[in-house]
Parts: sequence; structure tokens; C-alpha cells
Amino acid sequence: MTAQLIDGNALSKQLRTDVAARVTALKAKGVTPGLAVILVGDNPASQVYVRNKVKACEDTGMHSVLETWPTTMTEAELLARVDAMNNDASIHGILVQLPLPAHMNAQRVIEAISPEKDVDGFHIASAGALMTGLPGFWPCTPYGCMKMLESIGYELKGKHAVVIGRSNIVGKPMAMMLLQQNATVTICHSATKDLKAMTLQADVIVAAVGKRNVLTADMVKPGAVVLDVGMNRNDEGKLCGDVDFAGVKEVAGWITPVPGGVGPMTITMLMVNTLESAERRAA
Ligand SMILES: NC(=O)C1=CN([C@@H]2O[C@H](COP(=O)(O)OP(=O)(O)OC[C@H]3O[C@@H](n4cnc5c(N)ncnc54)[C@H](OP(=O)(O)O)[C@@H]3O)[C@@H](O)[C@H]2O)C=CC1
Ligand SMILES: Nc1nc(=O)c2c([nH]1)NC[C@@H]1CN(c3ccc(C(=O)N[C@@H](CCC(=O)O)C(=O)O)cc3)C=[N+]21
Ligand SMILES: [Mg+2]
Repeated sequence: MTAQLIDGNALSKQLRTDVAARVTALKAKGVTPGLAVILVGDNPASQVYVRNKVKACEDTGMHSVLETWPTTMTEAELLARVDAMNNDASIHGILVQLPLPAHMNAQRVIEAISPEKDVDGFHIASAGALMTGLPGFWPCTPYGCMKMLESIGYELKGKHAVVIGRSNIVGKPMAMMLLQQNATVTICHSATKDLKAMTLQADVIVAAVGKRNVLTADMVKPGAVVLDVGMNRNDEGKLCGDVDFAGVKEVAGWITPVPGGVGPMTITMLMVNTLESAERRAA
């Protein structure tokens, strides 16, 4: 293996120590940061994720509330819960777990969250702030990727970054953050004609597709930094990313594993966003 590992668990542990200290300081001022997580439906994977989020928050001394609702919940009922959380002074961050059941309009639900409590960074006000360089919440997954690059002291200025995937929650905000750090950014997607021709030029590759082996060793320039956002299952049912880790680690300079890479960093940045929301309220 030539690549060095960027360990999302280890970096999360470091960052969460700082979060815990700031939570303690805020509590001394009489404010306990609070996160509300709303899950609709009984997707077992989602249930595990939201429980992990709530537990991670509690580990740092934050207050957190988990609401689970049946799939039969109406959109109007969900909007009423979001509104209640918007008006609850003990709550500084609201996360509605995606995907929502098909009978709901997810965008409408997201826009109902007060931008001051949009710790996921999915609201159009948050997206607009990121796009224009104004203060606002950054989506946790690409934000976590930026922290991983920062942790290895990586200078993005003038580098070519290739982002594979253009979703509103990962690919697009990832591209904006890299651009803000003066990288030259290419965004690839399902209609990209020659993905390999793009990735071979990249100093940094972020894979955020949701398909195994989207990125293989022959597609990577030696020494490149490879960040793997994907969350998939392999034939043995084990968690794996979008990157052929075994192959790519022989070519890349740096690589993130799955599990233990971007995933834990997503949760860490959710905590950071919630903490900062509470700090803003306390100021
Ligand atoms: N680690 C973490 O914390 C998180 C992980 N994830 C995981 O990251 C992955 C991506 O999530 P998300 O962005 O929500 O997914 P989406 O399904 O919303 O987006 C996937 C993107 O990949 C593109 N794509 C699909 N096939 C190809 C291909 N063959 N070549 C190039 N691009 C392709 C799609 O293109 P098009 O737009 O043209 O359809 C789309 O832009 C998933 O595995 C998800 O589970 C997501 C969030 C957090
Ligand atoms: N409103 C909303 N916000 C989200 O941030 C959001 C969402 N909806 N819907 C689903 C996706 C996915 N996502 C993950 C977060 C952490 C891990 C994570 O911690 N993964 C661990 C492994 C977990 C396991 O073992 O299953 C790891 O990679 O090491 C994974 C996926 C957040 N999402
Ligand atoms: Mg998606």
C-alpha cells in the first residue's frame, strides 16, 4: 500500500473532544446545545443512523431528541412537528432524515425548517449562502471531506478536483467548497462521457455516487487524494464505498476507508453545526 489512510474515526475523535469542551463552556453560560432528529418510516438502516447521531450528540453533553413516526404520517403532520421544533428554544438544530416516504415532498419539508436551525445545510437559504460565500450551515458530508483535507495539510489552491456525483446534499456543495478554496473543479455525473479521462487529471477525487467500484486503480493519477463518500454493500453484505479500495490504495497518495472514513465525519460536522447554532444563540 502506497497511500496513507485518512482515518475518519481518529479525526472525529479529535474534533469531538473540542466540541465537548465548547458544549461544557456553553452550558456554563446556561445554554445546552440541542439537536432534534425526525425519522419517518421504519427503514432499519435509517434507524441505526439516527440512533448513532443522537448517541454521538449525547456523548458530547448535548441535548438530543429523536422522534420516530410511522410511514402513514401525513406531510401536514410532519410540517407541524418541524414547526414545533422551529419554535422550541431548547432545539438549535433540526434534522429530518432522508429519504422521506414517497407521499411527501422532501423539498417542501426541508424548506419548512428554520434556516437558523438547518444544521444539515439542505435549505435553499443554506445552499445560497454556500454558493455566494455568505455565512450559513454547510452540508455535513462535504464539510467533513474538507476537514479531512485540512487534517493532512492539503493545499487546494490551483489543484484539480474532480467530484463524481452532483446531488444537492453531497456532490454540488462539495464542488462549491473546493472552488472556494481555489481548486479548479470538475463535476462528473451519469451523463459524463469519459469519466476515466476526467479522474486521471485529478489531484483530488471525491466519489459520491452510491455504486461500488465507480473508481478503480486505472482511473487514478499516482499520488492523488481519494475521498470515498459512497455507502454500499458488497456481495458478502459488508459496507463498502464507491472506490475499489484494494486497488486504488496502491496508486493514491491518500485515501479514506469505508467504514471509518467520511461517514463518522458527517456525524461530527452535524455536531459542530448544532454547537455553532447554539453558540450563535448564546452570543
Ligand atoms: N458517508 C456519508 O456520510 C454519506 C454517504 N452518502 C452516500 O453517498 C452516495 C451518494 O449519495 P447522494 O449524493 O445522496 O446520491 P444520489 O443518488 O442523490 O446522487 C448520485 C450521483 O451520482 C451520479 N452517478 C450515478 N451513476 C454514475 C456513474 N456511473 N458515473 C458517474 N456518476 C454517476 C448521479 O448522476 P445524475 O445526477 O446524472 O443522476 C448523481 O449525481 C450514496 O452511496 C450515499 O449512500 C450520502 C450521504 C452521506
Ligand atoms: N437529513 C439527512 N442528513 C444526513 O446527513 C443523511 C440523511 N438525511 N440520510 C442518509 C444519509 C447517509 N448518512 C450517513 C451518515 C453517517 C454514516 C456513518 O457513520 N457510516 C459509518 C458506518 C455505519 C455503519 O456501520 O452502518 C462509517 O462509514 O464508518 C453513514 C451515512 C447521512 N445521511
Ligand atoms: Mg440521495
